[in-house]
Amino acid sequence: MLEQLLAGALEDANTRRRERPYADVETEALRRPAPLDALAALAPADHVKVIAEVKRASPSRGDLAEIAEPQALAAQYEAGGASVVSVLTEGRKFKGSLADLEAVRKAVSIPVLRKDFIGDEYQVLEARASGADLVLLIVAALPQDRLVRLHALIRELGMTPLVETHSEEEVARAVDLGAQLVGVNARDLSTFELDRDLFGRVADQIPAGVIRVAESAVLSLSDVQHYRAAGADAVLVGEALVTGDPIATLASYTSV
Ligand SMILES: O=P(O)(O)OC[C@@H](O)[C@@H](O)c1c[nH]c2ccccc12
Repeated sequence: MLEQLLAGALEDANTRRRERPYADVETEALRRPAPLDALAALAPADHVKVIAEVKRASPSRGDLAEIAEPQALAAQYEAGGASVVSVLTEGRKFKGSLADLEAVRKAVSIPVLRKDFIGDEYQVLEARASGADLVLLIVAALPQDRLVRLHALIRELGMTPLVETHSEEEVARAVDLGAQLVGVNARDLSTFELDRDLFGRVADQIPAGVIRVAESAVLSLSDVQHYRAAGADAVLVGEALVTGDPIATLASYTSV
């Protein structure tokens, strides 16, 4: 499944590239005002930080919410106390787009993450050209040499890579990369199985000074408390926010 998602995302990027060549997107990316400092926004604090996700659907959960105006939802996230907004830009299974990212970027003053299946440089430039401050890199989807290259490019453009892992081996690869922001996804992107205890098993492997993010299946206050107790500096939340009351949910989560 992960391979298919990546292949689909790369195919869609190639289609866009025919309309908007690499050099044009690069020029646009370099013309943007500097990215916001995501590491500062997510720095460890006396409460857990929340990365709030704009998410319409997923292959494991199906349709979640219509979200006709992602910018309005993102503005609620910011008002509710989110530290970062994550925007799913994958179109096939998650029903997102780069237009969503651009609309959100205009509506909030906190950092914005491009959440997608990133496999080449063009997608990274697109992220910056659309105003992203952070870009997701999924360790399981990429060989280490490509991960190293994309991680470096994201940083050269002033953005922050969020390096997503789902095992001890993948955490080791993220640490090797010098990642400063490491996510542990409870969901296996190949089988969609959930393991909420994975974060607690690998958290100690992430060096001090690196920001630790627990991702997926945060559906209640007790899930947030569970991850906080295991050492999470931040949690990444989609479903609970798009299907519930985002302001009230954020108020409760950010009090942990
Ligand atoms: O809706 P949830 O269970 O709160 O999950 C959010 C987020 O962690 C999930 O959307 C996600 C984590 N890693 C990903 C990689 C690609 C697409 C989506 C994801």
